[in-house]
Amino acid sequence: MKRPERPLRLGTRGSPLALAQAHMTAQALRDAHGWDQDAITTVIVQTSGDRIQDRALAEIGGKALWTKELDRALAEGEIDCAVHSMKDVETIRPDAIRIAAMLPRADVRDRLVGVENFADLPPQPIVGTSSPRRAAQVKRLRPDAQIILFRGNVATRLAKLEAGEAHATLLAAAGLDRLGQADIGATIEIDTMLPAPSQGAVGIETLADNDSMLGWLAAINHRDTFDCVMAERAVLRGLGGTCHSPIAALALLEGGQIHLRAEIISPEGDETVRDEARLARGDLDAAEAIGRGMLERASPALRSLFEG
Ligand SMILES: NCc1[nH]cc(CCC(=O)O)c1CC(=O)O
Repeated sequence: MKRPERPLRLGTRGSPLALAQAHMTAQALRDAHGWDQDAITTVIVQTSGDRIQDRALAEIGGKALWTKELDRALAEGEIDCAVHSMKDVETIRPDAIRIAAMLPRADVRDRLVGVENFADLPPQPIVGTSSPRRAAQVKRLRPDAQIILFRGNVATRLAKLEAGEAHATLLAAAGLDRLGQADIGATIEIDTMLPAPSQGAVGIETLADNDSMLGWLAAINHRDTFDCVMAERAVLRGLGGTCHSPIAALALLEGGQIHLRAEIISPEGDETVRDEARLARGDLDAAEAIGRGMLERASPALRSLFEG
């Protein structure tokens, strides 16, 4: 494979977690291709998701807030590839953009921060989160909980908790681990809280017609992660889900097959529709059908959260 003629520009958001993930990606590329330090430069692209901190993501335009500016930078040739938390990448991507690689997935679980477990929370506990999935899963476990909006990056949320704004919050183990804060919070098992689709996965996008970049990225793709995350994203497609929608999905490889689990939950946590299946790798139609099937079994009220 030919070497890059100039340093590759790797686009990323500027949050500490995004930067950590961009550095992991750059290191993986240099290791795979024997490139020196100067072969890759990091380009920080400000996103509106990072600028707007006071409203829920769902309210202000959804996941596009994280990707739009990076998409534009790719399209206009300002960067050669973009690094994302796959959890923040919209389900339907523009034709011109390709998810070219994923890094090996980190811990997929959530951590409870503030108390050791849900039973330790006081009556009518205040729990900070801006994720509809986590809010619904908390209400299912603790119907007496009051959910308040917690946005911002990991450090901001921990500071809010420290300031006494809530009794507890939930954060992805992957983010905490990658920020060197593996000691924070109590890990919640997936049977208690099934994680968000794509949680813990880092993906790298490039333009669909950028053959050399596609080739360089193919060398660092972790195929197991790629196939599992693509199956989870297919469930989202089947549901027509957005980040307004309380959806959890997790695919794990078992004996060469994909074991896919998914659930949708009403905001008050009083209705859960779940499904589970074993699929062949790459059978995205079957994964999508899991999403559609859950919708068919949901009450009209729950189903309405997935419309429009
Ligand atoms: N939406 C914010 C976001 N996007 C990715 C992560 C963590 C890393 C990951 O799940 O891959 C987080 C923070 C969190 O959920 O705690």
